[in-house]
Amino acid sequence: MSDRDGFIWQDGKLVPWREATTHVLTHSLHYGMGVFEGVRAYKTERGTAIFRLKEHTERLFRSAHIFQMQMPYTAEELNEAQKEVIRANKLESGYLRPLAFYGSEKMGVSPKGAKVHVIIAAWPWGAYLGEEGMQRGIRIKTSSYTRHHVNITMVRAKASGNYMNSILANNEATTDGYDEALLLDPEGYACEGAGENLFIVKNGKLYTPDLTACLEGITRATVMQLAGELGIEVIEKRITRDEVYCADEAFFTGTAAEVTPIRELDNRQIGVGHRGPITKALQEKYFDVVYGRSAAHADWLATV
Ligand SMILES: Cc1[nH+]cc(COP(=O)(O)O)c(CN[C@@H](CCC(=O)O)C(=O)O)c1O
Repeated sequence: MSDRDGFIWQDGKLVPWREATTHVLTHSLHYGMGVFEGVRAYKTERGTAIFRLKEHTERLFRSAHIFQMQMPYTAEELNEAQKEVIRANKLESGYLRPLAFYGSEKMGVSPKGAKVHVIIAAWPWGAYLGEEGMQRGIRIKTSSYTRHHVNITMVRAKASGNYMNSILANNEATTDGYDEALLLDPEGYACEGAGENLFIVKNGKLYTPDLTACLEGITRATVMQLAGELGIEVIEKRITRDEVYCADEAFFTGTAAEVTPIRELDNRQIGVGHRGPITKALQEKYFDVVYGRSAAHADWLATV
């Protein structure tokens, strides 16, 4: 990812991609306290637009607040910077990665005295879990690793260090031939994927785990609202892994994953074994919204 043309916004300035570096004694590199976002820009009929930029930046600031990281820029400055990065890299669509991290000004567990740095990169990123998966559905496996307990780390924050748990889970699942992992919460209920929120469909109703231990997904919130607009009842509840086995449909949501159908969990076929009708309807409505084909949510699109 480091050897490519383009520009990265680093601490207030656009720098050539290859020159956007940091010292090996960067505090966050050693101790894992950084906060980040994943945001997508789409090519809409009215030009390139960033989807729910405001909500993503608000979450970035919430994550920093939770970890007492003093952000050196305002939300508005970072919103504008994200648009600038898309323009500078001439991207019609792409994936944005804002990251705030502690620099190399200080070593030792305490980051007190280290400076908070901010970078924003963007690159083209297609179907996160594969094009085939978007139609046919993916195969997932319940992880042997448990999702964070809410007082072991801060699950409301999208924090770099939290992703060691996701890496372990995703690595285990993909090594065993699956497309992604499903993590259970500390009490054994289905929680979320390594990088996605979970939904299941049963008897025409949509269910998703409550937010106790999972990331407060922006795509999750979007899909819940779109489902309501389609007249589909949405229920947040504790979901057991065998409720997923017996679901009529299941899918993951995420900025990168978008709406990805799940056809199998732990070698149990889910429903008819491919993308179900409600998943298809929600996927189509989601793409209508992000590509600007739906006037209903034009306010969710920040033109670049
Ligand atoms: C653990 C987790 N749960 C849920 C979500 C969905 O959140 P949202 O994007 O707000 O709907 C994500 C985003 N995962 C990001 C990281 C992907 C990556 O590999 O990096 C993403 O989708 O951008 C998670 O990382």
